[in-house]
Amino acid sequence: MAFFTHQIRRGFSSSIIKNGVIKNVTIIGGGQMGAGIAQVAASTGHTVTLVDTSEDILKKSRKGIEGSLKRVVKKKFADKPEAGEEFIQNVLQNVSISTDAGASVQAADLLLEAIVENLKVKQDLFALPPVSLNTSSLPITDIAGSTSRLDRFGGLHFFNPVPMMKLVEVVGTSTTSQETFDSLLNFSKALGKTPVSCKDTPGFIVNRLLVPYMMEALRLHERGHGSKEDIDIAMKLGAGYPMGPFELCDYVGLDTVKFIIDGWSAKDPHNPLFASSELLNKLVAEGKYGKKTGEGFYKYK
Ligand SMILES: CCCCCCCCCCCCC[C@H](O)CC(=O)SCCNC(=O)CCNC(=O)[C@H](O)C(C)(C)COP(=O)(O)OP(=O)(O)OC[C@H]1O[C@@H](n2cnc3c(N)ncnc32)[C@H](O)[C@@H]1OP(=O)(O)O
Ligand SMILES: NC(=O)c1ccc[n+]([C@@H]2O[C@H](COP(=O)([O-])OP(=O)(O)OC[C@H]3O[C@@H](n4cnc5c(N)ncnc54)[C@H](O)[C@@H]3O)[C@@H](O)[C@H]2O)c1
Repeated sequence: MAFFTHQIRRGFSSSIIKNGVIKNVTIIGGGQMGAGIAQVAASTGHTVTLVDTSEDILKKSRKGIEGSLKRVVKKKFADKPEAGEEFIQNVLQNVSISTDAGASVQAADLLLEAIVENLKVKQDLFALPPVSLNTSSLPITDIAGSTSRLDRFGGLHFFNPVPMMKLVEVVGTSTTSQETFDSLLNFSKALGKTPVSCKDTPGFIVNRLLVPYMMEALRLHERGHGSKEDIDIAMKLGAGYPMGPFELCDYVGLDTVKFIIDGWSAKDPHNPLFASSELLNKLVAEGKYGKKTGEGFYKYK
């Protein structure tokens, strides 16, 4: 259990607040989560700078945002396609892209991190000035160790797909000031999300409950007690989940899932729940990361 107090903090966005009222947001990491958060922030009138390691990745992020916005306006502006197109252009104008994290931080009220689920990489990033974190499983306090602004540091855990999922877990550490925590709560509400308050404990609320369930599904399948298809159907039709565990893993990204499990296993090596999975390791080694690469547990397209 000691592991858990350290562990489920992974998998969210770490954030640093520079100013109490958040208008300008810099998001580091333009992958699934960073692009989704950028879209929602820009759609709700925030100015966003999206930072990643290459122009190519950032162009892909913008294209992803545009595609997702098209799905949003199809419903929202069903009778007014021109207004829908105008909305898309206005939102895109609120998003600029950059490969220079240091420079992009200067004008930000909130620096929000949504990069790869790797403690060392996240810690290196937080050696920069003020940041918020989007880790799925890392203790935000561990990441915060590399910043000198501990009172302005907290966690925002968004859910995938960000434009559709209403929840944000707002995470305070023992050093997060009340002002910072309130700013993160208010920012989440300004995005149109419903925030819940969490302590910096492993998995916060959702992943503390979700990960053991997902791991049990994997073990059940590895024991030969159910095909992945049947397990997914069972959990959708029997438990009312929108996706089964294998579909959800493909959706999250098997690389991210492996980072989460390996990180937790390193902290609690004797916990059978986090023992490595040959099936998962094989898929990741083959570059089959799920929906984003066209194949994971299932094939896409
Ligand atoms: C088994 C192996 C185990 C291994 C171990 C596991 C380790 C643990 C892993 C933990 C991972 C944690 C990750 C993270 O920290 C926490 C998370 O984020 S967990 C993920 C939470 N998300 C979910 O649970 C998603 C569940 N799925 C859904 O809600 C829906 O399926 C969906 C994604 C919304 C899609 O809905 P569908 O009905 O299936 O499909 P449609 O395509 O018809 O979409 C419906 C509706 O939504 C609109 N839409 C969908 N996506 C977007 C988008 N990106 N942007 C904009 N709009 C979108 C779509 O247009 C439709 O609109 P409509 O037509 O209705 O107007
Ligand atoms: N995928 C999910 O369902 C999900 C849900 C909630 C939280 N999270 C968490 O959000 C974070 C991001 O996950 P994702 O799914 O968006 O991953 P992703 O792989 O889609 O995107 C990560 C992005 O970070 C970029 N990156 C890596 N190192 C960087 C650096 N030093 N500077 C700038 N950019 C860098 C990569 O180029 C990539 O574009 C992870 O911590 C993950 O655990 C993921």
